[in-house]
Amino acid sequence: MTSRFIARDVACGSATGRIYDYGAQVTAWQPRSEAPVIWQPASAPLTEGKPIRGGIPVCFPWFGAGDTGERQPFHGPARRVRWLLMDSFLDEANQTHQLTYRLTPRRLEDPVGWEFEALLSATFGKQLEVSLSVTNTDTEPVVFEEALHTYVAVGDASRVEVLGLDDDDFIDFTGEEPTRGTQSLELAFDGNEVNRLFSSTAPVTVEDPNNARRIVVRKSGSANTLVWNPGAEGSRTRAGLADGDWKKFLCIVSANCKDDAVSLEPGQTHVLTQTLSVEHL
Ligand SMILES: O=P(O)(O)OC[C@H]1O[C@H](O)[C@H](O)[C@@H](O)[C@@H]1O
Repeated sequence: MTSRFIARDVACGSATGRIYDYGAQVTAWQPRSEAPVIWQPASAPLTEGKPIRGGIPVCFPWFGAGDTGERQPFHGPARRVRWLLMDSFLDEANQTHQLTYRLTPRRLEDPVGWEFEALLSATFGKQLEVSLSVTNTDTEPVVFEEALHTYVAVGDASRVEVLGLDDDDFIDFTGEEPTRGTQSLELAFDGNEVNRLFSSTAPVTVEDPNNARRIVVRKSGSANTLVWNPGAEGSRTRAGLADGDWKKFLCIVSANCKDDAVSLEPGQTHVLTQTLSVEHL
């Protein structure tokens, strides 16, 4: 049987990559002469109705369990349905390949209560730029959450440093109740879960000595950065992860959620853009 999980493979001179119609989810990006920058499990089962593990899941129109704390499915339905491929453009002069997807509520199984048009465009090249543009096509104002939940591949998470979040306010979700604080120490990836939502619009740098490189995540239209690593226990118990996987990635998530959810009047559009680049140490 032909798989209904259609993967679009990209090769544009400066990089290779892959994006699935399902979730409009980037699962690979590898600039020429670089090790993969986006992490995906070695064997990633693709299951109808379930999110794809790894890559860049698109969380929309809510993040986690949303504003009520009870919304299902977790991180919203957008990562569990096929988006419509609108355009695929190979720019040979600039060695980039851009794919654009569209999602409207009629592709969702359950109504979300408002009308929207979401466009996800991924431009593969020396950099990877992913942009989520949401227009309120409803007649009423709306408030929604969104995130590009990027799995950054690293040589050994316990040795990486995440820079750019010092002095930022955060909400930490690793305890039974969320706790608030201000970042003063370095984040440690020591096998315990890291799950911290920062108020930040700044770039984040992941210094990865094992791969002798730093990965820089820049963004616009995003008020929050969440850093997530499942830790040893989470690696063993979570769908799509295997024992020890926690050392191979950490998620740098460009988001607008909680107090920073997006409000749009009818006809208004909001754009969240995340750009990844690689520098050598
Ligand atoms: O396993 P998933 O549904 O993809 O969620 C993975 C993680 O996403 C975010 O980072 C949340 O803050 C975490 O609480 C959650 O565990």
